[in-house]
Amino acid sequence: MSNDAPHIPVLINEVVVGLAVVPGETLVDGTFGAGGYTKALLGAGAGRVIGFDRDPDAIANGPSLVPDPRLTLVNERFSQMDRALADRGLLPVDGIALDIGVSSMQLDQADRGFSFQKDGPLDMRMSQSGETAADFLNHAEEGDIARVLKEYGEEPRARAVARAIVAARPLTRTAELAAVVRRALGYRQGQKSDPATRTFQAIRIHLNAELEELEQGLRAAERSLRPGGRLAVVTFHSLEDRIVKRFLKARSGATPAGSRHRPLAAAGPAPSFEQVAKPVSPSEAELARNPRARSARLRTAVRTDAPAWDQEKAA
Ligand SMILES: C[S@@+](CC[C@H](N)C(=O)[O-])C[C@H]1O[C@@H](n2cnc3c(N)ncnc32)[C@H](O)[C@@H]1O
Repeated sequence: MSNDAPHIPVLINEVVVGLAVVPGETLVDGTFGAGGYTKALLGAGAGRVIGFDRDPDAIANGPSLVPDPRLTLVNERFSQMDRALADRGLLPVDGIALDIGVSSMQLDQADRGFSFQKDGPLDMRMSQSGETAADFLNHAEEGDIARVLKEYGEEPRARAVARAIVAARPLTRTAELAAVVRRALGYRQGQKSDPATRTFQAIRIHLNAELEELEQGLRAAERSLRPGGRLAVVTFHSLEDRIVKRFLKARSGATPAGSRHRPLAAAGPAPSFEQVAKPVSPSEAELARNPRARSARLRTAVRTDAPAWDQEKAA
């Protein structure tokens, strides 16, 4: 582990309130990270917490971060949670928390290659397996790199950055990539936000298929919760929040199944979730303590007794 400040859990009190923990319940922390949410859920009286993380380091550090016999750690993607829980005879569960994105532990460890502020190998793989950022950047077509930067980083000059990346190949270090992006976009020292932020975010989201994981994770949560079970999802940017918002809107019958313009027979499956609260953003006090929480947003919902819309197991 690094010597930097540990991960500060975001919207933690709001998540505990949103999950309305009843003592003795079985809860899933789908993104264990540094165990911040798990600790809070156990502190609120959970009888058992199943902590998932796709990062083997997070799972390996887990027992020392949260030494508690009520915790079970699983090195698996949350999109596979229903299968993993079924294998352990733990379905259905009473509540699920997802805290989307990277942890400070991952960002702060230079050798994981997530940060443009620390020089390290161009890696960026949460699961520590599969294609690295260097593999992608050194072999992909310029057009594919540009598409990733535009779609996942909302980089307005994606073409120019992709061209500069291709011209600078082979790239092996995060510092090299950051320098290439800054040069392509005319970055000046002291400029408010570093343009490399968008490129790093985009490559990370692409490599880890983060948006697909979120889509599949929400479906897996729908299949895993008991009627009355609660879901709490914290996202960090609009691309992620949009996915959660649309999913819960559709599943709670707001669109298009509940549309008053549609005949009842065409209304689609019964709502599988009920949205009980408005989305929550961090308080001023939290932002003062933890500026990284700036763009965080929490959405919560309660599972109804209707069948899951998508019964299929995630691939
Ligand atoms: C923002 S951190 C969670 C921090 C945690 N809530 C805490 O308080 O310490 C996100 C964590 O989720 C993990 N993660 C991201 N996507 C995942 C996925 N699809 N399945 C499982 N774990 C995932 C990352 O490896 C990272 O450790």
